[in-house]
Amino acid sequence: MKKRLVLLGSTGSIGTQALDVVRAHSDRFEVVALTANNSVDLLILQAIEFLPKVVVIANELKYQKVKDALTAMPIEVLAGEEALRAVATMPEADMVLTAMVGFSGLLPTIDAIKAGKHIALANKETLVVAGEIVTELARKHGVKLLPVDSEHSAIFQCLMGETDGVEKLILTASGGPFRSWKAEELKKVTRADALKHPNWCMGNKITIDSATLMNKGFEVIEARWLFGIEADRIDVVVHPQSIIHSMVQFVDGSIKAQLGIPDMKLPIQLAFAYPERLSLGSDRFDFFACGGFTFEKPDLLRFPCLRLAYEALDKGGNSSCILNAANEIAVQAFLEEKIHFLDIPRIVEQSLHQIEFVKNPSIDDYCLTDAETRAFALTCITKN
Ligand SMILES: NC(=O)C1=CN([C@@H]2O[C@H](COP(=O)(O)OP(=O)(O)OC[C@H]3O[C@@H](n4cnc5c(N)ncnc54)[C@H](OP(=O)(O)O)[C@@H]3O)[C@@H](O)[C@H]2O)C=CC1
Ligand SMILES: CC(=O)[C@@H](O)[C@H](O)COP(=O)(O)O
Ligand SMILES: [Mn+2]
Repeated sequence: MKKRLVLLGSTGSIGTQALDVVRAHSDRFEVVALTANNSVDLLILQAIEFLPKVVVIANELKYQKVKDALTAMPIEVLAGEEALRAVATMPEADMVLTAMVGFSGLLPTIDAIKAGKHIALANKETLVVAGEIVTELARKHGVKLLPVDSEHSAIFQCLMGETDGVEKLILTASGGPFRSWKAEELKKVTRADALKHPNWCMGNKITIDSATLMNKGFEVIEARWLFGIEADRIDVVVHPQSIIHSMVQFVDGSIKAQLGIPDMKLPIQLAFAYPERLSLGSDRFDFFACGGFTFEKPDLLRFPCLRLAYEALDKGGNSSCILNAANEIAVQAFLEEKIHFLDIPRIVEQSLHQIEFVKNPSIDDYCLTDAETRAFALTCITKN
């Protein structure tokens, strides 16, 4: 029987690559729901090709265009946030891919877990904001949280077969486009510079997060909750080639690594097919052509976002939620060229100081913290 998938965020970088995987393994997977925020034309094309039971366009203003285009098809068309949450729990689904961006992924993921759906987790912000609650919910409902993020998939693969005796996790980081830029030069970063990731082609938000190293900070938090390892046993090593996707060091000093050319289809299809491995027709890594691997320490002075993420994780409570919300607002403002690159960590740090600390937040508390932080971070932008 085919595995039935809900793809939340099917029009994005992860979503479209997930559909490549489905296309390549149509004997194994079928799509029962597709969702997008605004990308109407692509959503319609995807619906016509994959014939899901339901499509959801989150932006209700765009509903009619999708409805009109699919009127002759046996596809239900829905709109809005509630509809998006509803498809995350649909009885016809076995697994939900969370490929929406930012805080918007949190509530649908929680709904899906409560409905017993296995999760292919791309939306790392879910665990950044509420990792403790979400992983506990998954445990309680017997739901698998299968990592799609390349580093976490690498660690997951290193732990396939043995999970005991882990000394530490070693997350690799590309270092982003500004790895070798001097502090002074970072003052002159443009939007276009920051959107040029050296190794990965991804959505705009995560590409900026990679440039500030906030992405790596988020990944430390994500790893802490996914693998149940404290932050002092999660290291970050800059590896500019992005061939080693991450590593696990065991108590006898042995280090396991997962390697391969940068291609998100691998972690996506592993999450879909787990515990099986399926064929993937992309290029293979060539040891003789690669020109060598290098490693560096991350520079927390030039890239304070990584420090801020470690500090937020250490402080606990709603701190990582504040970190995420402030970052979302600051990154959006940077993309709109309203603030400078170096304003991103400044706004995040100011928000962490300003927003009230909540020691044991509920999901409702996280929603409040998210809204309060966004409002505060916006004032930091207008004052700029
Ligand atoms: N891209 C990558 O290689 C990797 C991504 N990730 C994570 O995966 C997630 C997705 O990233 P990526 O694919 O790059 O992002 P994209 O921006 O490319 O795609 C985001 C998707 O989510 C939809 N979306 C965005 N905001 C909302 C919203 N408020 N409500 C409903 N739908 C929404 C978008 O719809 P629309 O097209 O209509 O805007 C789009 O389908 C992120 O959390 C990212 O950190 C993790 C590792 C690697
Ligand atoms: C593909 C993926 O998983 C991204 O999160 C990637 O890791 C970004 O690279 P860096 O954050 O290391 O630049
Ligand atoms: Mn990653």
